[in-house]
Amino acid sequence: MLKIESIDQNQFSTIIEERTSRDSETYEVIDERVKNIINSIRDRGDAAVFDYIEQLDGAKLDNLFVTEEEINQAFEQVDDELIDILQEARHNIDNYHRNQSEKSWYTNDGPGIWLGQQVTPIERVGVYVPGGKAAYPSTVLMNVVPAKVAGVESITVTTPVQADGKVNPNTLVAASIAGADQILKVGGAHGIATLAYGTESVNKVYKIVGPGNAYVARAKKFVFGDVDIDMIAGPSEVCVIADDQAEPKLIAADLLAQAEHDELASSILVTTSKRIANEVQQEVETQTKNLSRKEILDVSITKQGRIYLVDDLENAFEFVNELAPEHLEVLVEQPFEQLPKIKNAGAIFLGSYSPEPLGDYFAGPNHTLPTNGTAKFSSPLGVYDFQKKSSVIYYDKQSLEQVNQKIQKFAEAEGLDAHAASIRKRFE
Ligand SMILES: NC(=O)c1ccc[n+]([C@@H]2O[C@H](COP(=O)([O-])OP(=O)(O)OC[C@H]3O[C@@H](n4cnc5c(N)ncnc54)[C@H](O)[C@@H]3O)[C@@H](O)[C@H]2O)c1
Ligand SMILES: N[C@H](CO)Cc1c[nH]c[nH+]1
Ligand SMILES: [Zn+2]
Repeated sequence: MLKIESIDQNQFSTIIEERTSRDSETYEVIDERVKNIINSIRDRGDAAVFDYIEQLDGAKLDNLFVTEEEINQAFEQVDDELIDILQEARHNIDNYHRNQSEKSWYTNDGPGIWLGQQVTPIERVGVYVPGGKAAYPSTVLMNVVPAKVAGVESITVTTPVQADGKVNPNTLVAASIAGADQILKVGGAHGIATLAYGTESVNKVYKIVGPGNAYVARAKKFVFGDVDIDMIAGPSEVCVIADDQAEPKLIAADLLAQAEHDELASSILVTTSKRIANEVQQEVETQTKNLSRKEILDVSITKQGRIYLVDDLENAFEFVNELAPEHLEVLVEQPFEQLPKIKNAGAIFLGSYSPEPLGDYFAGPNHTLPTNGTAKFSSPLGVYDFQKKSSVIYYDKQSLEQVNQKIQKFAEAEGLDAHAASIRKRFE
């Protein structure tokens, strides 16, 4: 049963603290395991990767890469209508992300001085695609397409292999449509370690992106620094703000859509209406009965699901800004007018006809988003995650001569006379 709680401003921070604090003991066992996996792949390379695949995924492989033939077979297995939909979604994602591309710029700061910033793509990127409990072709598109738009030269997708040695055909078709350069059959922490450190058969990458379970997330945390990562994406979250005009049936459907991801997913309704609260509670009960992932829904709705009743919309937005949800649906009259009130949310869905799954699959914006309150300081995955910048500096002789004494003085103040000499020697 989805619980209803009436809350006031004084309770906001305590409620949110409780919701977002992580139980560090839960990670102790996972962390030890993940560190062992990373260390043995660093020590033993391919041999260790094959061992973990056999032990954890139940497959005996002699090649870590998906072959061209396997990709062709996948295209035969996947129905044509889905292939067309994947292509259209790829197009929408590509179109949206093109607006994010950062460009190099140069300024002529006086005669003989050019300053600028050169933007270059990261050369080699790894994309983790989850594939344990379910396959996520949408996640393939969301992670590979922005990397392509950024101009990344080599994109390696890695995803768990099934016990029969194959990879889910939908994932393979999506990877091919998105333009991945190679696909590895390595899931979990072993997939992350393989990408981060490389082996005899796999080239290491410079950055790893993509969501996954706790083994994947903790492995990303441990390899960060040796490679870059995008973020640690936790369990999915949706928060709906609704006034008295919203439709309880639709609110319930949207809460259940995120709750079905896994037992840890979180679905929250913040409303000003007691009637809406009661009707949504009832609707969630009714609709759950007709859904296939009933067991997951029962756990996530009971444990993390909540309906919070607040006094007015001002309070609703204040609570939501503190919560900083991954997805925020604004189901109130005049949703556009509320937009300036939203400071912290990964993705904002306005009005009754912009449900969250529209963003998961099709509209174009990325579905890899900051979770667990991190939308307070981070952004959706985007083209900018695959680009980096170099400063560019040019002074001619005359321009340097004009500032020569100042730089020498500055360097001497730091006690760095070799720095001062580097400038001085040009004018001796
Ligand atoms: N944020 C997003 O955009 C987004 C998108 C899709 C999926 N997800 C989330 O990603 C997660 C996917 O999880 P999943 O488990 O289905 O797939 P996964 O691919 O993340 O994990 C499966 C891998 O974990 C390994 N593993 C499982 N148990 C292990 C153990 N005890 N020790 C070591 N390794 C182990 C398996 O060998 C397998 O290779 C879900 O929580 C889902 O909600 C998030
Ligand atoms: N809602 C998930 C996290 O944003 C993404 C997803 C993939 N497939 C369906 N949903
Ligand atoms: Zn989803």
